[in-house]
Amino acid sequence: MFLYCGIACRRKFFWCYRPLSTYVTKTRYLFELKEDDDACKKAQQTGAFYLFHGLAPLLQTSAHQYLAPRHSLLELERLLGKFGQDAQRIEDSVLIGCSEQQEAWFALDLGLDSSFSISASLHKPEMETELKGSFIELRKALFQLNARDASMLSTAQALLRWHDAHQFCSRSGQPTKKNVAGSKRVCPSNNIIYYPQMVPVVITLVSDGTRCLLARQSSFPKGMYSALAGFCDIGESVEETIRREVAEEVGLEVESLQYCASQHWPFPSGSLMIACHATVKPGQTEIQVNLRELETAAWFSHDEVATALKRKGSYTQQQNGTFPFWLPPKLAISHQLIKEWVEKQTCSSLPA
Ligand SMILES: NC(=O)c1ccc[n+]([C@@H]2O[C@H](COP(=O)([O-])OP(=O)(O)OC[C@H]3O[C@@H](n4cnc5c(N)ncnc54)[C@H](O)[C@@H]3O)[C@@H](O)[C@H]2O)c1
Ligand SMILES: [Mg+2]
Repeated sequence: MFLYCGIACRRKFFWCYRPLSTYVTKTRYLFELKEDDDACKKAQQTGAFYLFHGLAPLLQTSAHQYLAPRHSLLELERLLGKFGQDAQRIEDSVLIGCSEQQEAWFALDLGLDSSFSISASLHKPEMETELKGSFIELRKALFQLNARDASMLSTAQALLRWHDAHQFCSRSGQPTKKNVAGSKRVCPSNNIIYYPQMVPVVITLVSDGTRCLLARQSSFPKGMYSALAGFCDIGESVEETIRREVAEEVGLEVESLQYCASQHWPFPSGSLMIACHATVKPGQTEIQVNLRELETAAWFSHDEVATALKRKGSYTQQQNGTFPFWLPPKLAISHQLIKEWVEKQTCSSLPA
């Protein structure tokens, strides 16, 4: 598809007939599908569907990795027919992306009760046999997926969960209606529009110049430490949340901040993780752990962290009864944040 754009040059405005990049074309196509119900319905005909059951994605195993299979509309209609479900159920699906060739991708949960089927949760084992896969909790599978599938399934799960939780208007109590793409829900009685939301969360790696501060919650797997995380309170800036969370959790005052990266995180119900580095004054490093939030927190040297980054997650208890110190896996933004700190420390310690 060729689209053309107007470009302003220094002296005059003229039309420049250059084809848009694949990325821009894809983005505009997705925008159209979100805005135009008929276009989105048409895209379902040639699209592909990721399947879920009770928010657990359908996965197949291949060489110690999970793969997320996609199904065509025809395959999906056949499956629903076989299990006595109305094909109208496909109207519950949500748009989650598209390929560079503009094959639209959707996600559908076969296990959540819907207006088109109230006995949807039946037949799970039979469906798994038919689909040659298993519906596996995303929390268990996330780290054994490739980056693309992990990102698609995280988006899909967060969107499906949001729709499931926003079936009714919080003002009128009437059922809300989703658009075909699932980018919004509208209350027909008062026209209030509800848009899917993410909760902002900061994740901060505090350093005193030579060491970094890592912490554990009792719910973490044994031996795993991570950077400090916390939900933004209403009305706060990212800088204010970081300052408050570090003070609340470990009793330290942050001196400076540097943005690192961000990531959508599907837990607990769809967060935008904003990762930053922070420093404290060298003389002010005494940790006072808030035990209502954390099990423990400690300073770690560059070498300790660099060694732990190479270690794969291990729950195996050592002979002395402790668990080896390890860090979150690559896919988690905390891993990226910690890795960046290690690399920066390595560079700054190289001779000039
Ligand atoms: N992707 C990563 O690398 C990574 C690493 C660490 C933590 N995390 C995520 O960060 C999130 C926040 O970390 P935390 O648990 O330390 O937060 P936190 O320190 O703010 O403490 C959690 C508490 O905050 C309260 N809270 C306030 N607003 C909330 C909201 N919108 N939703 C839920 N609870 C809310 C609750 O009382 C909850 O028990 C976790 O859910 C975790 O999944 C992600
Ligand atoms: Mg926290």
